[in-house]
Amino acid sequence: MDKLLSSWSSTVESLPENYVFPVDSRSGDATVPICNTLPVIDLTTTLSHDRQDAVQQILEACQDFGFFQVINHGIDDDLVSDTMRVVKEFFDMPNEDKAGVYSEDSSKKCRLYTSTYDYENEEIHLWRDNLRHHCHPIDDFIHLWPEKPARYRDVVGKYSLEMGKLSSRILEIICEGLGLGHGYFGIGVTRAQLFSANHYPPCPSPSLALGLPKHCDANLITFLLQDEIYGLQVYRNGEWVGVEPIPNAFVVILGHQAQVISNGKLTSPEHRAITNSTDNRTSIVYSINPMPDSLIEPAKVLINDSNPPVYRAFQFKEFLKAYEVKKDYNEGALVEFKIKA
Ligand SMILES: O=C(O)CCC(=O)C(=O)O
Ligand SMILES: [Fe+2]
Repeated sequence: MDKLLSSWSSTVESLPENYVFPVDSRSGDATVPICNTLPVIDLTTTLSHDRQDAVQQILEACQDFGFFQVINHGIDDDLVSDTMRVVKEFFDMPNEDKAGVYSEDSSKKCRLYTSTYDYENEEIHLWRDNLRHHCHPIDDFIHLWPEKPARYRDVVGKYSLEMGKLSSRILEIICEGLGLGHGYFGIGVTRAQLFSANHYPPCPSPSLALGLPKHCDANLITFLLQDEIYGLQVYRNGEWVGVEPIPNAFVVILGHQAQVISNGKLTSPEHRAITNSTDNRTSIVYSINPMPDSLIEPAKVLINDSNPPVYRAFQFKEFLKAYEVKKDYNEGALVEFKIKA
């Protein structure tokens, strides 16, 4: 547990050397402005006669950006803020209360750890602690979740159920936009659902360190809840742009699998989390993943003579292997699955 940032980060005045990123990948001194022209989609329109409008807006955001924020998504604001609160309470607890879920074994279905799954072998550590656990179906996993704070299982359980439903709703809209059949993103690509909470404590040298370096998500789709502290950046047209924290909104980020299934029609954006020197920042990711044996391939209805398949079929576990050895976690992981023209 000594490795956890929360055990020692407030006691150091300078950044340890093994947290310093190379010049070209660190966040640097230049301030990245928060961009308020990134897509924000009001989901109330999907329930009304404007549904086609919303389908179009979401499709365009998925094609042009690979991400968007959703507001008025139907999940109760109190549940959303309560979930953020209970997660912050978890990270604020003394070490002895967190010890039950701390583990250095990356195969554990619920664990608290620091940096990445490969702390021992990585050259540079990330400035984050992470609590992650499976959450679907809840009854298979809830007994593994933190027992403290006492409300944790109840609140995160309710949140996970709601996020499962919201993810189906949004995936259905994306299906509709792409012209895939109803329910195309079925159980095979959505069964493994993960709750992952990132805790980024204040950092003595934010310009040298990173909470998470540039990466694309390996999954199908991510629903990210940020607190009010800015830290998420997206790489767009060759530069970093800051994503505005909007209270109770979710940042929806397409993962590599959405890019493959859509045969490259949708994009999976590179993004990262920076740190700051004054505030704790917490983000909560609800991640939708295929099962390890699921077959991933471009949807047949999107393939024709003028749109040949861009990627070959593969099992998700095969992709994860390639993703894990690619240390920069970006577009590179997909290269070996591309069909050469
Ligand atoms: O903390 C954030 O804003 C980004 C988190 C993220 O990208 C991830 O967990 O994959
Ligand atoms: Fe991510």
